[in-house]
Amino acid sequence: MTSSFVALKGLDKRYPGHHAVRGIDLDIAAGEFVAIMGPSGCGKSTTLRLLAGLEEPTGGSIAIGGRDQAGIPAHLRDTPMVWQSLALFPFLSVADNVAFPLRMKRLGAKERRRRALEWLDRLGLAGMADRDIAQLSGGQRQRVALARALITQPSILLLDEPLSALDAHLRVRMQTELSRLHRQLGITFVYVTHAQSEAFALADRIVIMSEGRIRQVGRPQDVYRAPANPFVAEFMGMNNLFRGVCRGRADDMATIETPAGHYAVPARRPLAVGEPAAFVVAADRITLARAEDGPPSGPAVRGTVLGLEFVGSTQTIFVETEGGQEFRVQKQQHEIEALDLVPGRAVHLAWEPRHAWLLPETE
Ligand SMILES: Nc1ncnc2c1ncn2[C@@H]1O[C@H](COP(=O)(O)OP(=O)(O)OP(=O)(O)O)[C@@H](O)[C@H]1O
Repeated sequence: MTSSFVALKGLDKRYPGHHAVRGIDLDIAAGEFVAIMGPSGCGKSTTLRLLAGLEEPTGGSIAIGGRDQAGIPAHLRDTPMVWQSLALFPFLSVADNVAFPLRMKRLGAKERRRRALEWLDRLGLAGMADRDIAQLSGGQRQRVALARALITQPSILLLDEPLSALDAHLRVRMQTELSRLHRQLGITFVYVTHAQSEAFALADRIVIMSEGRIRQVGRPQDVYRAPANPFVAEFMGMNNLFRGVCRGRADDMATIETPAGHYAVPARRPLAVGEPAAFVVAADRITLARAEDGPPSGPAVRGTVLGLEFVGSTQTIFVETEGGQEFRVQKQQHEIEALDLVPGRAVHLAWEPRHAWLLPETE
């Protein structure tokens, strides 16, 4: 069991007319990098704002380092936050922006300046101390915001979509920077993001929220390969979801009847005949063959290519089955070259039964 540095217990937030966070429990270890993801409006930012003390919970508790945070105002917490709009002061120099939190702590001007220069240096902004904020690029401003958040040497840093205003190239560079900072400082990062790629690149664990609730917490690869429920499976994308009813059990396999056919699925949890069941097959686990070459061995579905989407060297192929279900298949360009896939072509989709993942929850 990980010892928890941040402990949310039954944390709840109701706004007039909206229940934004619905009794969530979450433990975060010291030094962990946790990313919170979920669709727009699911309560990610509210959770972060509750941690920062910018919102009061309407129920439950937050403890950080064993200390209950109830009643501690934001400026007295050890929880600085960096967000997309940065909230830098345009009328202060770069160094004064960075040193601002120390002024709040009543440190002398000399010491404030010394520490601000040190942090600017650490973040690759040496020599920019006396510039105006307006003279900086987006990436440089982001570093100023990080330096300002870190200058008080907090034990936790909260980040709300910090990179979403940056262009793609800069975003990747700042990701590397954040990862390096996290390693060097050894402090806890809680990071809210829409971008799966950021969460996967950075986080030790991912928290997936929907409608104010946590739907799954796990390492990125586990959430990706072993989603807990249909919501997470679809949110992660690139999963083909089947819903049906268990019609048979033998050894460690279950037979699931779905609108697309009957399929054998490893029964990784107790599942009785007649019980509803859902499983996924990841898009990159499916093989494709031309229909004229005959059905492959193992579970297979016949369908028609609807379209193709290129992402670098990877292609996503959309296939509609005769039963009207849409499949996604993900392949490397070189794997499918010989198939000459064009919209309208009849294909067989197949997968190994062991790659079907029975979802622990059906809703
Ligand atoms: N001050 C408020 N008063 C009323 N409702 C609010 C308030 N702040 C947030 N909400 C609502 O609470 C819900 C959760 O908001 P939150 O900002 O936490 O979502 P989010 O998951 O961060 O979304 P996004 O990804 O769009 O930023 C939303 O439906 C939002 O409209």
